[in-house]
Amino acid sequence: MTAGPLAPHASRPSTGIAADTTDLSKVYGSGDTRVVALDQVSISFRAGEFTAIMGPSGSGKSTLMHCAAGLDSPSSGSVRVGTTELSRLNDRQLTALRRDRIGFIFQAFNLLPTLTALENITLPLTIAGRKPDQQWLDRVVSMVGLSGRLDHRPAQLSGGQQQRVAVARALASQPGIIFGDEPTGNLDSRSGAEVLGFLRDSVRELGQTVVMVTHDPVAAGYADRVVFLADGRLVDEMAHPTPDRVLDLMKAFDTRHPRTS
Ligand SMILES: Nc1ncnc2c1ncn2[C@@H]1O[C@H](COP(=O)(O)OP(=O)(O)OP(=O)(O)O)[C@@H](O)[C@H]1O
Repeated sequence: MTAGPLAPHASRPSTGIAADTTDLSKVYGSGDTRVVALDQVSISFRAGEFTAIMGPSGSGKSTLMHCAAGLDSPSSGSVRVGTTELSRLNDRQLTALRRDRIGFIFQAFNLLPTLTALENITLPLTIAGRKPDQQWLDRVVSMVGLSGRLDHRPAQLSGGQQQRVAVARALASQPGIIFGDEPTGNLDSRSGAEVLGFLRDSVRELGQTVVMVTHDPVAAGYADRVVFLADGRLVDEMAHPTPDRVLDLMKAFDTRHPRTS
């Protein structure tokens, strides 16, 4: 039913690009309330790379992530996940693509309280009617250090452990790309560092592609690349970031683009 371009393992395209946008614009509202959230953004997320998206509040980070993940539709321009052009998909195909080829990690862990950790991790596969690849699952569960906690329900886990369940859930289906929206925003710095370490390990050791929106220079320091948005445009990018270099660049932006509100 979801054969062809939506088959799960079509998610490792030969182009080496896990997702990209071309001249992506997003306009909300009209007249006095018109807001250009994204202004002709063209960006590629390379397979096997960890990218952080940074920028001031309102610069368009979440909008870019939502459009790239097929959660929101562009006003103009195009978005591809692997080699699939999202505008060509109907709603049912888009839902299948999000389920089969994209992993999500949000600030709120979004776990189902009545399910165990293991059931939460395998839920997207269960919904898709797919059998987990047991070897992969074992690897993911041991990487995030949850082996002894699989029978626990979310309420019996710490915040950091719950987010580790969410990381394992995102990895379980071997998606072509994982999007994280402030994935450590609700965690203390130690748990946050652990979760970021797992995300980085998933890229280094498992070849996963991760794109993460963050305000935190320390979190961005775990990425291979940081891209900076201001006023809906891509304004800079840094390879091999360190927290100090990211902080310096953010300070320079504040001088160049003083906030009016
Ligand atoms: N559903 C919407 N309707 C109207 N305007 C919106 C909507 N979503 C976002 N915007 C506007 O688009 C712009 C970009 O918002 P977006 O949430 O992408 O920014 P952000 O960089 O993620 O901000 P933050 O860091 O505060 O989360 C903002 O001016 C915002 O007010």
